[in-house]
Amino acid sequence: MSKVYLSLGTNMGDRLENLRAALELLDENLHIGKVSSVYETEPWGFEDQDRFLNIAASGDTDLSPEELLSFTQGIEASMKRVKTVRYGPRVIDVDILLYEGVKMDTERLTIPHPRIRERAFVLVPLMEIAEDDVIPGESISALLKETGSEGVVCIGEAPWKG
Ligand SMILES: Nc1ncnc2c1ncn2[C@@H]1O[C@H](COP(=O)(O)OP(=O)(O)OP(=O)(O)O)[C@@H](O)[C@H]1O
Ligand SMILES: Nc1nc2c(c(=O)[nH]1)N=C(CO)CN2
Repeated sequence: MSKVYLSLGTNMGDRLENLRAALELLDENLHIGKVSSVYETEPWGFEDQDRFLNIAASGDTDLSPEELLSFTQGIEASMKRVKTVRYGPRVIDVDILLYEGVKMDTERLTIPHPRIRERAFVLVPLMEIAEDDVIPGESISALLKETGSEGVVCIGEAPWKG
């Protein structure tokens, strides 16, 4: 089993339900461990869209990195994610942030996620469930000093964790 960290985001429809449903589907192949609080976040990369809800989650998996990507993309497809403009609105987005012991950069898959260092909407939830040095060669708190964390607001514990 390998430890992985994911970022989930949604800004269309019933956002909380989208996150809950995605986690339930992920649990089939990823033994979900920790799940962060839910954060309401200003859109990054394409500003003319609704605010997102974001969480980070950890899990253990026997899937290879490529199998895990196919699995997460299958979940996005099953939740009727429709591609719009880059960084645009979506029902659900599941990004693979980290995969234990893996550093790779292929056409399909880059791990650690290539934009993990510049996204407070990823770093703030991740910091809640992981060690500060979880990103190889980086400190989450130091990265957040660069990105700032304005526009990332905790709205509470995931309601389904009750
Ligand atoms: N670590 C990763 N996690 C998820 N997808 C990845 C990763 N590395 C590369 N990709 C590739 O990124 C492609 C685009 O993914 P997607 O359409 O979700 O981009 P996006 O979410 O809009 O932007 P971003 O990747 O910056 O979050 C996917 O088809 C996938 O092959
Ligand atoms: N706040 C926020 N902004 C985004 C998000 C996201 O999950 N949250 N996902 C994106 C797709 O890469 C682009 N922009």
